[in-house]
Amino acid sequence: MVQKGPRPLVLCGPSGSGKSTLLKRLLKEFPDKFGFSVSHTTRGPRPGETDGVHYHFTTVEEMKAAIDRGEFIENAIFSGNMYGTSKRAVEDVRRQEKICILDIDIEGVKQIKNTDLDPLLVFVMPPSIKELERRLRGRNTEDEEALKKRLETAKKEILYGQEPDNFHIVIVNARIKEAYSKLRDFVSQNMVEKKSEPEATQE
Ligand SMILES: Nc1ncnc2c1ncn2[C@@H]1O[C@H](COP(=O)(O)OP(=O)(O)OP(=O)(O)O)[C@@H](O)[C@H]1O
Repeated sequence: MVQKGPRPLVLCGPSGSGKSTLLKRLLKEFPDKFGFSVSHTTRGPRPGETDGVHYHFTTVEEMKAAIDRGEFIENAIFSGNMYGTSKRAVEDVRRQEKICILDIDIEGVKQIKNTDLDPLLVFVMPPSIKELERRLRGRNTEDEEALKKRLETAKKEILYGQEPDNFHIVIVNARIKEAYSKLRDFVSQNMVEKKSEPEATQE
């Protein structure tokens, strides 16, 4: 399958690095231009999260069966829960002729690199592990054990994120305003239409 339309935008980075905050800003500023690919997860909803909007909440059995049927582009286990992007979720956004934003982890990034989606890959990282911990504690969505797990994972993710060629851009989210402005500039400079066939240019 050769994809037509704009390249999807992947936001990857440690839990608490600010991916959701950044993508919410993009969606708010350009509601007609971007659409969010709604992932599946087997974790329970956090307060304020709606099924079908923030995630498709599902069970391990259902998700495994759908993966076996080939319905997922990528999937990964994070902090003991399954997460994944279905082909349908990306298709739904493309049908609206919007740029699809995917919020996925490093395992997902590795898998998506093997598809023909040709996404723009953005790594979002915190200014320090200490600040990441402060933000995660401030968000108050994880218990102590989950928080520790996320911080340990974050250290490995940051190493991968900083390796050359793994991402097109690394954005350090120190101040949200500056991080957002970097993302916005990067997207506007790189969002070129991907055609199904190269067009012959004639002088
Ligand atoms: N630049 C910033 N300065 C201070 N706080 C921030 C900044 N960016 C995000 N935050 C806060 O840090 C917390 C984590 O951010 P957010 O939920 O966007 O992270 P995330 O990467 O989407 O995490 P997860 O992968 O767990 O969903 C939130 O409470 C958010 O308001």
